[in-house]
Amino acid sequence: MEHTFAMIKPDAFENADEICKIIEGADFKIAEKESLTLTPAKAKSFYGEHKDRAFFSGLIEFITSGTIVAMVLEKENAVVDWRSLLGPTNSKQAEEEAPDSIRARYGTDVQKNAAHGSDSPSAAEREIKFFFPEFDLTETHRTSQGEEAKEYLMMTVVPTLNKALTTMCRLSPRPSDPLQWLSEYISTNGTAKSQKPKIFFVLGGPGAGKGTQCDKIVQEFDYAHFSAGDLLRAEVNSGSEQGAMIDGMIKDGKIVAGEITLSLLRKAIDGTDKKGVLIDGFPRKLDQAGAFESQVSDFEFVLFFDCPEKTMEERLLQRGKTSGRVDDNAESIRKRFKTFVETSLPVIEYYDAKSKVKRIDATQSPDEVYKVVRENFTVYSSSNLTPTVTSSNSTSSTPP
Ligand SMILES: Nc1ncnc2c1ncn2[C@@H]1O[C@H](COP(=O)(O)OP(=O)(O)O)[C@@H](O)[C@H]1O
Ligand SMILES: Nc1ccn([C@@H]2O[C@H](COP(=O)(O)OP(=O)(O)O)[C@@H](O)[C@H]2O)c(=O)n1
Repeated sequence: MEHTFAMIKPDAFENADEICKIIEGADFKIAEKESLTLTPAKAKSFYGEHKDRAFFSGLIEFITSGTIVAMVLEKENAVVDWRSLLGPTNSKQAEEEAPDSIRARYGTDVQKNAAHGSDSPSAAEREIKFFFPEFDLTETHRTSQGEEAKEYLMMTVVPTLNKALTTMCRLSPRPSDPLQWLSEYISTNGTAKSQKPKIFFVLGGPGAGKGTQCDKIVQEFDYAHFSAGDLLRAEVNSGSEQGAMIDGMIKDGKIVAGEITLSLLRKAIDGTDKKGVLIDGFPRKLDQAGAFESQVSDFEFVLFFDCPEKTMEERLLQRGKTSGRVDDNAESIRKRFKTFVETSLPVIEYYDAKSKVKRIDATQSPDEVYKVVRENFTVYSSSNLTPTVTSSNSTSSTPP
């Protein structure tokens, strides 16, 4: 329940009973009421904030010219509702705009305007204390604390909760344990933006040199590097139930279901305290792109290594001599290229259309390629990883 201060001025004193009936008829409780005549000193103190205004002396003369009624009104939203019942300050304007208002009915002009009401909760508190120093404002404080708490929640957790609930409801299928999903979402997205690592996607065909360049970035910038392929291979080696299925998909160059890769990546990202994270070889399918952004994090840009198949094939066959990978052989390589063109290139096109792609010519030597790559990261200040330069350079971000 809120309280406000009301005053029936000398020009409307003869209508005071009628005005009080209107007040009570509008669901206000009159918690305190006192008729009195203000001394000039008390009037000057009450209207102190207007002391330098031209109308001040006229106002003091008017307000001390007869009896006034000072009241404390009680109601939900008392301050605003009482102002609304009063109508515009100038009774002439009130007659035009709010003919039923108290000022329209009982006032004459801007000075003789029948009644006064506090214009804010803090003014109400000050004015009530002025006329009724003993009045207990605990209830009003409780209300304003409630308002403050509401505002605090609106400014802090409500936006994140809204986003989380909207995201959750859009998922198909929806999580079987919504509260657990929500808690994971909040632990990933709910902290201050500055504490979350910046995410960089690193994409390119098989053998384009993603891993090689990521190693160099990690060395210079101290980022974390998570390769989707490595995480999947680790899952195979762990002997988990889904490991055998993943092994078969890798041999065939097929893309493993996004939920599996996404949950491995999420776990890896959650476990890092680095300020920058390179996600290598993900998203490799359009639905993975959307899922990552809605469920894990937004990202800075896609570093795309552009390399002809012939070059990639030579590199992979060379790598296959020592890598021990089940897919670095001619037959698997052919399948991987096909998957890349049909399934992964559309991801690049999708991000290109959003101007998120930094395209790198990956045919040069590793060191030459890195000279261009590193320029995309030096613009992030080392302290907070906020880009300090926003324009892209022509060698690294030209659209196809
Ligand atoms: N710019 C390059 N020039 C020549 N060989 C490269 C270059 N970048 C990487 N390689 C070699 O090619 C193979 C594939 O590189 P890698 O970084 O593993 O590719 P990806 O992670 O894209 O599959 C590796 O044997 C690597 O040493
Ligand atoms: N997002 C991803 C990344 C890799 N993979 C699988 O892991 C294999 C190896 O990926 P990788 O990134 O280690 O290797 P490259 O093919 O890039 O050389 C792919 O051919 C896919 O079978 C996947 O299914 N989904």
